[in-house]
Amino acid sequence: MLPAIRISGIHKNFGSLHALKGVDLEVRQGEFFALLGPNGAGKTTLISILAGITRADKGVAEVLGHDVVASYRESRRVLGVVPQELVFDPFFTVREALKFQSGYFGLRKNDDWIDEIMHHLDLTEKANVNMRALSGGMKRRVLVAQALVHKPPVIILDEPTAGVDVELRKTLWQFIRKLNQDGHTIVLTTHYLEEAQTLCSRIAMLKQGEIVALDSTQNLLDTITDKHIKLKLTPDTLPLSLKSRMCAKDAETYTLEISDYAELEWVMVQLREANVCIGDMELVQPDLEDVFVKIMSKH
Ligand SMILES: Nc1ncnc2c1ncn2[C@@H]1O[C@H](COP(=O)(O)OP(=O)(O)OP(=O)(O)O)[C@@H](O)[C@H]1O
Repeated sequence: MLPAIRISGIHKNFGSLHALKGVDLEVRQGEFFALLGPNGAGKTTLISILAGITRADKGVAEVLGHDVVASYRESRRVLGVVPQELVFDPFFTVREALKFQSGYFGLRKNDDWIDEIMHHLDLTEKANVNMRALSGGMKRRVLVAQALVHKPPVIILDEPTAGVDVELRKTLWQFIRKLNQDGHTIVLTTHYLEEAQTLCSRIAMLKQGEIVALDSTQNLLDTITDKHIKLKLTPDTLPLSLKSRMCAKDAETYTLEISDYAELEWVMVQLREANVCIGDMELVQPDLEDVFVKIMSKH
């Protein structure tokens, strides 16, 4: 089966800045994939290259086998991109904006689909409202709707939940999940790592224009072997012998790092010998944020 996205040896320079340094990446059809990285890592540049907005200096990028330069129209037709920036025409109503976007793809009789998208994104009531009168969150919903008017099999969302309230996040993810279940490939960039952990089955991490990790979400989580325990102590003092294990302290909770659960027994002994009692204890499962911090600090 053709990959949904194939990126091979992509380089991009902005003047003296080498923003993408030979990126190779394949996203399979039907995947829910996350592209993560700190600010300035090159995520948006990579997406712009796929969308044909930016030209790579070197390398190949394809969407469902269509080269984004040589077969621009075909590649654009199978791709829907939700951009990070809120760009919109203030003179259109929501429905007009969606109809205009449909026209761009040569679609005329897709009102049923437009109604369905607006329904799923809770936009129906705003259909005849002018774009300039919408709140930021509402405009973001329209951007998502615009990316979907031509039912693209591959959908890229560049930080779709930045500055968005909890309610919209829920609505949005429900809809995107449904699209994924219906067979659409989803690629997502986000700084909300818990969203990527819950939604995505595979993750690539980009740092300074290079892929520094690429694996299934579970394999990435499994790379964190150290365990964390949170302790509330009475009196509120950590014995000296445990100080080297402390990795965080907030209010009256100490977070300690242990290499395996057998070490818990040793921690108990240290507390008993110092006459310190446990008020509360919690085992903390590693999450994607731990993985992200570890990978980014390594490279
Ligand atoms: N048009 C441009 N001209 C000059 N430099 C640019 C341009 N676009 C991006 N850059 C630079 O390229 C690098 C990668 O930027 P990019 O926007 O792709 O990062 P990002 O991973 O999407 O970041 P963020 O998470 O902040 O959105 C940054 O150093 C950025 O300043």
